[in-house]
Amino acid sequence: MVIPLLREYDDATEEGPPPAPTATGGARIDIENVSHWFDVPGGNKLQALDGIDLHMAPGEFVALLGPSGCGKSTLLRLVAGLEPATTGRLAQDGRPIARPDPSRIVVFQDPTLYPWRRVRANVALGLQARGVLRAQAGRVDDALARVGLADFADAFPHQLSGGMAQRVALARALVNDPRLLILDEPLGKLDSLTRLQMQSELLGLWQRSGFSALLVTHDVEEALFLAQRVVVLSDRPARIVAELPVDLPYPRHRGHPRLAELRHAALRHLGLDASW
Ligand SMILES: Nc1ncnc2c1ncn2[C@@H]1O[C@H](COP(=O)(O)OP(=O)(O)OP(=O)(O)O)[C@@H](O)[C@H]1O
Repeated sequence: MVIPLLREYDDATEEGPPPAPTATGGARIDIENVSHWFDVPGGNKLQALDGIDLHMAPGEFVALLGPSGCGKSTLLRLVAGLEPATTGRLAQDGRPIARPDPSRIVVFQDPTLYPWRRVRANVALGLQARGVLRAQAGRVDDALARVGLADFADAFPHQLSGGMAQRVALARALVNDPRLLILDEPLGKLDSLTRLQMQSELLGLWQRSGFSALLVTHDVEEALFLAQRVVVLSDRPARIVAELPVDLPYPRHRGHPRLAELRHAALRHLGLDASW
């Protein structure tokens, strides 16, 4: 998705390039009483979020689960600074979130790589947009190595598998050294085996890099395998209906009985029968 990069570029041209993010660990995120409405045709309003209160500790991994269309992506967009909340307050490390920032990077379901750019050039996009590529070129190869794609730096996107393309998208995020990684169903289009493998890789990246992570997923097992806390949202307008701390150390065994209990609880809060 190129929107954040373009917005960063606009910011950079107006005020000079923002300082390079530093590896200072994960961001603290405070979402306080956030409600959001959209204008829809006919002069009506559609409420997507209703009084969301969510606080993330630095370096925490939080997953959001909720019915389709309830407002999950909307919440991620507000946290990313892509649009302002109608009411309420969002802050990163105590400072209001007012616009996109390279310290908060979104990874979407679709890796949206530029087909005419080699992998290395796709990963370099964020640095290039901020005018810091020459000074920080080493970060590109470092990010590719971190996702296991050092040998594919000169490949074109059509030469990659779906999992590899999503690894490039992750590298494109990591190159900015984000303090908050915002993950909107990043593994949603992958086949189930690749998805399991990528979950472990994502976990390793989070553990090694120390960023905070806010994940939206429809996959209850994925949320429970990855996150330290799973937040369950209601139907639209999204309200928080449950917060489930996942009190198990990493790496987690997917067959752990506690995960089965938590899965049951999450499905119950989602209004689903968990008897199967
Ligand atoms: N720009 C917009 N203008 C008007 N309505 C919008 C806009 N963006 C989202 N919506 C509406 O807000 C609601 C929440 O959308 P959102 O994409 O946040 O849901 P979601 O939980 O992420 O859905 P899914 O799980 O299916 O991806 C939906 O009813 C959607 O149609």
